[in-house]
Amino acid sequence: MAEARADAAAPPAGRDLILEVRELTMRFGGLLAVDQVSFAADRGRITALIGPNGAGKTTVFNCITGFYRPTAGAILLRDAAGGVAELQGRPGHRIARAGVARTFQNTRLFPGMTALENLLVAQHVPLMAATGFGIGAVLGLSRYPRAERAAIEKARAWLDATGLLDRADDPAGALPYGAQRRLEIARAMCTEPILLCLDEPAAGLNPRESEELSALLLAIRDGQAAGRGRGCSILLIEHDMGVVMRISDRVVVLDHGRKIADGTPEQVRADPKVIAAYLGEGDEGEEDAA
Ligand SMILES: Nc1ncnc2c1ncn2[C@@H]1O[C@H](COP(=O)(O)OP(=O)(O)OP(=O)(O)O)[C@@H](O)[C@H]1O
Repeated sequence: MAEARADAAAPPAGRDLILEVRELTMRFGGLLAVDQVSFAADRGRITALIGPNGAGKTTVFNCITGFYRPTAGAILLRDAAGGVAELQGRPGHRIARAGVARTFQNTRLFPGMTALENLLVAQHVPLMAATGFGIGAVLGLSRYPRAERAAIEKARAWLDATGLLDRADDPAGALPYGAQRRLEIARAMCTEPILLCLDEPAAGLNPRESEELSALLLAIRDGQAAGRGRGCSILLIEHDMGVVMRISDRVVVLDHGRKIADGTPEQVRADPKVIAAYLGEGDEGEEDAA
């Protein structure tokens, strides 16, 4: 990873950070959606970003993943070897290449393609590279067949990990909602990210599906899913407090565009500012957390 800057080099002592968001600000005309928000995500951990509706969570996500160019602030991605990439203002495809994958509040699968094909499309970069971007194929040097076999193997491993192997040949659009959400996670994981960003992965799931999702995310964190062997840091926006409190290592709370709390699930749950922010929200998920 390149583009380290001297003032970006020093992480806070005692934490192995994968992501640092520093004084992030995002304005939409006269609306200050995110106001000097700073937080960090630890490597190999699950960090949840929570807050009432309109708090600015998705806007922070969109800045991290390159959908928005922030008005001000820095977003630093640190690889395990100590390299630092500044993400702010970079286009989404370069952020993806740096190792950040994301899912969306509303699934964005290719509905007419099969589940397996959706996972192969996610691997188009290594597959194209294996053809020598076409030139190798013309010269008969293509490593494509081997790369294609590896891509199919990886896709099938993630279909298995997400309980979708028996639906591999079904069109993604024909899958039940919960299965589509899992397929989105599988698709993101097929890009081999170092940071997986999930926007409300439990939205619309029933309690059993939420339990399964929690188990899947813990397995991804710990490198136990799909035989990956190495863990993956996760940044999660989630309204389902049952899921958040069950699986998060750290919770960051936003309200009206500002950070109001940051700590362990237990610390955040007991924080009067957080309780006040959620009062009157009527979020049934809060009851799960009690
Ligand atoms: N593209 C945009 N243009 C103008 N305003 C926007 C845009 N995106 C978000 N906003 C505004 O920014 C504020 C924060 O929105 P955001 O979607 O980030 O909140 P959120 O915490 O993700 O909310 P929710 O939990 O409801 O998804 C809201 O007032 C929203 O209306």
